[in-house]
Amino acid sequence: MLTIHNLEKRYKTGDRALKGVSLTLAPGDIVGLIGPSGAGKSTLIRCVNRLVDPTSGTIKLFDLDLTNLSGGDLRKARRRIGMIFQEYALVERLTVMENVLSGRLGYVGFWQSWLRRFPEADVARAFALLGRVGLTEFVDKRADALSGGQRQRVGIARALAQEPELLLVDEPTASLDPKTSRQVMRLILELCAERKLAAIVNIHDVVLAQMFLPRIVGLRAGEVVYDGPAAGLNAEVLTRIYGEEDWAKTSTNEEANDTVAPIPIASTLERRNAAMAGP
Ligand SMILES: Nc1ncnc2c1ncn2[C@@H]1O[C@H](COP(=O)(O)OP(=O)(O)OP(=O)(O)O)[C@@H](O)[C@H]1O
Repeated sequence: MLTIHNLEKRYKTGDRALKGVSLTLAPGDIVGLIGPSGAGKSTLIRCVNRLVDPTSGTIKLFDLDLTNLSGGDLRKARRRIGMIFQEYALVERLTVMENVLSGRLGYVGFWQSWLRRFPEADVARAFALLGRVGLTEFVDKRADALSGGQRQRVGIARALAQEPELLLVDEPTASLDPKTSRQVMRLILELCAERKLAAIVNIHDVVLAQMFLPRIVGLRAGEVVYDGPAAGLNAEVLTRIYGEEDWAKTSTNEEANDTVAPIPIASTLERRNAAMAGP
């Protein structure tokens, strides 16, 4: 459903952020995008919804070539792609409900959206989504009154209000504590499975990625250096993606290393199942 072929991005500064990236997602595929800072993860995600214009290459959503769209055609195509952001990107002074309804802005006319008059069906959909993400009692609260985890749930509900075919998720847990991070990842995965949604999840936390994401794409210096199962992320592959490091160590304290367990570099189906079943 998403076919990225030979994608190049060179910024005006001369930075070559993407060097011939190719990637294919089938409906329902969920991909964890990992790689060191500056590898091009955000650039790749932003090229897909055209927040960044690629220099060359193609990005196809089913048969639609996203790379050549502009104006109204691009706006229409963007409805099909939901985005979840690290810093939530909510309108702080608006209520939770208004924020979720803003996911419908691509569907309503200018005056309707200016007057914030949304069709009943949109409001009903927003209520249902807020129920699904566990925020029913917060619908009338202002976004700035919520915790980070609750804000991210609003961000998720807003993205789904668009009824997208593809989700782009940009470091969804980077501003959250470890427990909330797991809850948010679990929620995103469950919602994707319920809707057979494909997703690309840009994520820095390799252990969290292994826990939840079945397929991992590793980017390094603008190139795909790994595309395979999370279980294949062994020390050799991690070195290919991030460079030399002792991947078995969990502490900088040499003495402590004798007693601590190695980091779980090889994910198992059991571990993912356990993560999905957790609190
Ligand atoms: N707007 C921009 N103008 C110029 N260069 C940019 C711009 N955005 C990103 N870059 C450069 O492109 C390269 C890839 O950056 P990008 O932000 O996509 O990497 P990343 O993997 O998402 O990094 P991080 O994990 O730190 O967010 C880097 O060299 C970066 O400096």
